[in-house]
Amino acid sequence: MPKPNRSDPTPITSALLREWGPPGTGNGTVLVVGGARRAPGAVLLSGIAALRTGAVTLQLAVVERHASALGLAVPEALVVGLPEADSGAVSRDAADVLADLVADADAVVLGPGLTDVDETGALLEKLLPLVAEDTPVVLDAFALGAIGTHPELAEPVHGRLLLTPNTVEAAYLLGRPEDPVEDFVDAAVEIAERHRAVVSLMGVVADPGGQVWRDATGHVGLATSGSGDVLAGLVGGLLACAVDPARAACWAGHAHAMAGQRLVPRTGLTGMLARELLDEVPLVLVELRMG
Ligand SMILES: NC(=O)C1=CN([C@@H]2O[C@H](COP(=O)(O)OP(=O)(O)OC[C@H]3O[C@@H](n4cnc5c(N)ncnc54)[C@H](O)[C@@H]3O)[C@@H](O)[C@H]2O)[C@@H](O)CC1
Ligand SMILES: Nc1ncnc2c1ncn2[C@@H]1O[C@H](COP(=O)(O)OP(=O)(O)O)[C@@H](O)[C@H]1O
Repeated sequence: MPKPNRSDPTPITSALLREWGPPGTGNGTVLVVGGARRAPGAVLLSGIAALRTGAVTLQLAVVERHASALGLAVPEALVVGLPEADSGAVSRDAADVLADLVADADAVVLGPGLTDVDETGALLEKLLPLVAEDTPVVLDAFALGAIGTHPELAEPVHGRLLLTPNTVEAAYLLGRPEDPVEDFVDAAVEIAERHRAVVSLMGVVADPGGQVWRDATGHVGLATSGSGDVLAGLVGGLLACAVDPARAACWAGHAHAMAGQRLVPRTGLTGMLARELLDEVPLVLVELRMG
């Protein structure tokens, strides 16, 4: 079979995922690091998404002031409090608290609810070298802005890196933040090459070897606040089940889009909440598994 490429992306369909076989469940632990003072809920969305796709243990790390509230909101998770910078951002000093956790996790999701590019960059510089060898890392939100500005920060996790940018973050990853991203396939391929990562951008998945897949299932209802946090968590949960990164990105994007389809009769396209996607995901996975 010819390799998918940028001029002929392979369509991501339920039939393709069934052909690949179900992602299964593992014993995986997912660590989600994010949750600055003004965005504590993003890790909740990512964390529950990771549990919904098969992670067995969930660890959430947010600024200390939000830790106990988050623990009550997500009783399934272990919660770690992080030091906070004066700006309310997660401080670079959080690396000391997270060192053992990143060494033990089966997948790490870094970014949901991070709000400051400089603190995040300094945190990545300290933390990424401590992630266990072979453990996949998903970067989202300001972690993407940080590596867009300083691509070398991600070098310790090259080859096991997965990026889930929105269009603004994609422009940073391309090193051209002032230019709007217009062609998602071209942008995803260039980002994958530049950052040696699997990229999921608006339904397009590209890997660093030049393979490209495209999902047409999504719709504008998914452009809802927190939607990207859910997507990053879905990928993290699949990676914790030892799913190959490109396949994890395809599975996650398709499950996300199908969850959105299921909501339309109840919410329409304009009334969809990111948290509502979470309850649809297991039903979508059951449908995909059962054929
Ligand atoms: N904005 C929203 O509606 C929501 C935001 N959430 C979280 O809130 C945080 C902020 O998200 P926003 O979408 O408001 O962020 P912005 O609109 O300020 O920025 C969008 C992206 O651009 C990049 N960026 C911005 N300024 C940059 C700079 N100076 N240098 C390099 N990169 C830069 C970052 O990658 C950032 O994620 C994220 O961590 C996100 O996960 C979520 O909690 C859900 C709701
Ligand atoms: N208009 C759209 N059409 C199709 N899919 C979309 C649309 N908007 C968002 N999505 C899907 O939702 C995902 C997350 O949306 P995004 O805007 O990147 O979230 P966030 O800004 O929260 O990071 C995208 O990667 C894509 O899969």
